[in-house]
Amino acid sequence: MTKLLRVHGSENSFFLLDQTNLQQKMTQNELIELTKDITHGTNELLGGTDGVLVVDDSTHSGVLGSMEVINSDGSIASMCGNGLRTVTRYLGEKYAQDEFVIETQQSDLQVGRATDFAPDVQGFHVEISPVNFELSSLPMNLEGKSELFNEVIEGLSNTLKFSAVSVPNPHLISIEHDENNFSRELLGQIGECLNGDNPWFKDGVNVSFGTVWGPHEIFVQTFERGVGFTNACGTGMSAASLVWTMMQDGMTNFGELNTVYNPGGMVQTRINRQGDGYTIDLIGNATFTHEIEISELDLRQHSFNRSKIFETGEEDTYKQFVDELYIRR
Ligand SMILES: N[C@H](CCC[C@H](N)C(=O)O)C(=O)O
Repeated sequence: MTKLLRVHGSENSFFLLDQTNLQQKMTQNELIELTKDITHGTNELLGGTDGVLVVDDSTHSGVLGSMEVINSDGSIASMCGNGLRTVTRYLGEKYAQDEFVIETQQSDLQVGRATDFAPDVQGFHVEISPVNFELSSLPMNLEGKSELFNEVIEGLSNTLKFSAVSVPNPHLISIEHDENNFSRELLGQIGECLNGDNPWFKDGVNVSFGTVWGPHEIFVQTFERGVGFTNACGTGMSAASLVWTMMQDGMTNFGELNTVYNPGGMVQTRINRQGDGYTIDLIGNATFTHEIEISELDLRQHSFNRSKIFETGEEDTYKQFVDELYIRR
């Protein structure tokens, strides 16, 4: 028997699979096919999720484990901020450690425990990096330009200004102080366009609208590459906080803690200048909603009718935390 977890960060949900619990590890193709099937396919499990997080050992010295991110469409992502917090909780509990390093596709990142947000809503911090504004790092094709910061993209929108950054997954960010300039419909149209056949992003891009609500407060909604709309995108909220801070509007600054609201709740971010670059601290919940006990054979066959599913009860406490969040605000 083995175990899957259903987890979320700000209601950006995933199934977490620890390869080290398997007698025989699943291949990349098996993992991709499993992901497409159980997140939104014929064997959609528990209403589906936004992707699968694959945990494994790491061969890197001083690293507790590794995380791979598979979007619900089966595409591989180089980073997942909300997912990394849930893997931090999982590995921290597995090895009884509070501060450690996790290997991700492009870098080994510092992670650990943070102050709890509420009783039974544990807090975790993760490093989001490397940060790169070179368009080739996304990749983005924009005639003759190597960077895009707070500018109109001809042919995409005549009014909205965008910034492009990889953290290291690709993000296109628009920051406004007047929420009337944004709509979910417009975000969806731009997200669909840039994740279909388009002249700018051949591999797609995560698109986020950030509305500044006040000093150190911003609301971020994201249309994710490989998924579509999600309740929250950890790297999207991190990238939006970075662009917002660099705009120097007087509402936030480097080294200062921001509260980032999203449709699934809230996280905190802090933008750090490091030499001539940046790192981002992302702090938020890591909620485990269900444990799924299943045989390895059934897992490989995507067959869940013999699996045992246990609710942890954490979802109720998380929802209470979110309700109180908006009351407090
Ligand atoms: N869809 C993203 C990966 C998941 C990122 C998001 N869920 C997060 O929390 O950062 C991509 O393809 O780059």
